[in-house]
Amino acid sequence: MNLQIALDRLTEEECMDLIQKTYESTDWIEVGTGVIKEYGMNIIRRIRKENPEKVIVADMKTCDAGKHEAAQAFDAGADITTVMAFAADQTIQDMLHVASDRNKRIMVDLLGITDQERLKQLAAMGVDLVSLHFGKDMQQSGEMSDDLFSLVKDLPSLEVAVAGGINLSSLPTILAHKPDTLIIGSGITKQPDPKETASLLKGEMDKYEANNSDGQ
Ligand SMILES: O=C(CO)[C@H](O)[C@H](O)COP(=O)(O)O
Repeated sequence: MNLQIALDRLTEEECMDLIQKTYESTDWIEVGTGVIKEYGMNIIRRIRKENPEKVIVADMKTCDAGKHEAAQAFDAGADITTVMAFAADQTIQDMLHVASDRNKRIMVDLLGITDQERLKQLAAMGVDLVSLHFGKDMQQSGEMSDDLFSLVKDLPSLEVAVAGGINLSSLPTILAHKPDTLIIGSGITKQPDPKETASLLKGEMDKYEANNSDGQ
């Protein structure tokens, strides 16, 4: 189970500082959408250069011009780039082609998707990585519900990430659904001690996995 730190609403130097502080506990580094809007591809290039071993997710949240935006993210050094599930099939297929040509990956962000039919269409297109997403603004008036996970039920070809206000107290509920990747932003980056918090989160994830392994 991967811990993906989401770097959102931060300056470039805060991003670099948080990456270093949480380095040992994180598996994937997400360059958040707002950070990309502020600093462009240059911040992805810098993170790649300074962290050659890490998986970098560019949260481009592409919704059109998929070929171009996927190439932008991969050329800058990202391993994975995101596209919105509501984007046209053509956009998603173009991005899958660009990714496959470079041995990279596309993560499809399910924000706003409520019908499992779209998930079946995505799987049929060859999508293999999706993120269940309870949005930042939705978090102002509620918390992620267990129902979100029903979207990916009985779709074993999909690797599942989950995002949206996850923190130490909500962690056990999320772990019970056995996602492949937990995407955590403010639950680490806005805490008084991000290093310690990331370490506690990763420790709980590892403990859960060890206690719930099927022995394979
Ligand atoms: O994609 C995002 C916002 O659109 C965030 O990266 C994601 O929601 C994780 O951040 P947080 O844990 O603070 O909700």
